[in-house]
Amino acid sequence: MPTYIPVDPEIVKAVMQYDFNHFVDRGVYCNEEADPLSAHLFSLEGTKWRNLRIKLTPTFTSGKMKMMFDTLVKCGDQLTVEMDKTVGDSINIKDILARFTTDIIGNCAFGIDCNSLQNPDSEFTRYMKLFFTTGFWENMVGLFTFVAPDISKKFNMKIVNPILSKFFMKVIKDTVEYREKNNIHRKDFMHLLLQLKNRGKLVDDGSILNDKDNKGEDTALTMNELAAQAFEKLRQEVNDILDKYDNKLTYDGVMEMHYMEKVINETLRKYPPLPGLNRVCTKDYHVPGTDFTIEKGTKVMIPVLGIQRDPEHYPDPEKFDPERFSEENKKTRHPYTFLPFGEGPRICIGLRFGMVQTKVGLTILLKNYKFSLGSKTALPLKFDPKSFIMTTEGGIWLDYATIND
Ligand code: HEM
Repeated sequence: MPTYIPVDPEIVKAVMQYDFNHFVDRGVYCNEEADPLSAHLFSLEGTKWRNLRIKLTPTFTSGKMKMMFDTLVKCGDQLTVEMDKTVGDSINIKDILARFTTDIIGNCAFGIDCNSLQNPDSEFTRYMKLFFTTGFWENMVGLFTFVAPDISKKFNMKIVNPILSKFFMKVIKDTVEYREKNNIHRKDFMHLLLQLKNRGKLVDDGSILNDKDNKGEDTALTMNELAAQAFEKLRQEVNDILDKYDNKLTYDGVMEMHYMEKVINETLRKYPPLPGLNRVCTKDYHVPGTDFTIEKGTKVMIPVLGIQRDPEHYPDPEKFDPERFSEENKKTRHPYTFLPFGEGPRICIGLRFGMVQTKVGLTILLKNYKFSLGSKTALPLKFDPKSFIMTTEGGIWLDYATIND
């Protein structure tokens, strides 16, 4: 299968931004009739994608993030309750942060207080786990639908496990019915989507979202890098800003955590959850400055991990150095050498939400605990070669104690 892999950031920019109308689609399988949950913003194509993107964009503004902030903090409080139970011991930070993320998805997307932190076996948590687990069969189906989307569509192949499909469709149907019948207003995405459904727009009282986001993996990887390095500087920033806001975790305070932003960006540089980004050429495209034409139907893969670890853009690329993201240093690089959220009109719609969620998680951990790398963590970290998301094999274990011990 011929695939075009641009490595020059200027050509990457042309594909993702300037000449986006030649590369609108991702070429990810989607079948609205036979497999309704496969038809989400990430996989939709052409006009259907554009119309949904326009509708959903207003649900992700900073105002809407502010509205949901208290819910994130509430999930954070549960995180400390759970962490306190095993304090003094070693913890698989990847596992507990995945549960923290599940609670956030449950609360903010579905309005369900699933409390997977305290109850890892709740029904919602079990289905979420299943959603994020890909075995041999899922990988084979995924590969087949990627290589041959047209044949897959003809045979009405399903990439979403029918049990999962049934569960989530029922959760959504029941939630919608309950809220409409009882006139319930909650500060979550479900409420915003209901407004869109019933009024066609958002009202200032302040789905199909589907991203196998990385379940707190970025926060876990940050914790792993930090265990060896920039911990104290970051903790100082967290404490200073909490002091400024009367020891309260606020949206405005989180927005002022600039060193934390550098730390998260450096983590996303070394470990972009999507190490490659797909596009399909939808109209013949002449690559600027060359005599090469990409033909319609050709797959394009933007090698994010390769670009972000290229010593030409990031000298000594294995070194974890948050200062690479100082305003001064950022100016020395081409902007398309940093693509953890993608770029152009198909950039991650949840970028703001993902950053705020990661910042809330890190703030709570740094405010309350001190960490060191646990002996059970297998180094160097190994990544699962079968997963299209960059995810570690095995846990990330940290030893921890409360800050006052
Ligand atoms: C740190 C967390 C996250 C990272 C690193 C991330 C990364 C990405 C990347 C790389 C893409 C593809 C962009 C492209 O092809 O140019 C993407 C798309 C997307 N993300 Fe995220 N994401 C994160 C969190 C979230 C969250 C929290 C949500 C939802 C609340 C979300 C929803 C989506 C959707 C719907 C798309 C498809 C957008 C479209 O095609 O129009 N993401 N994300």
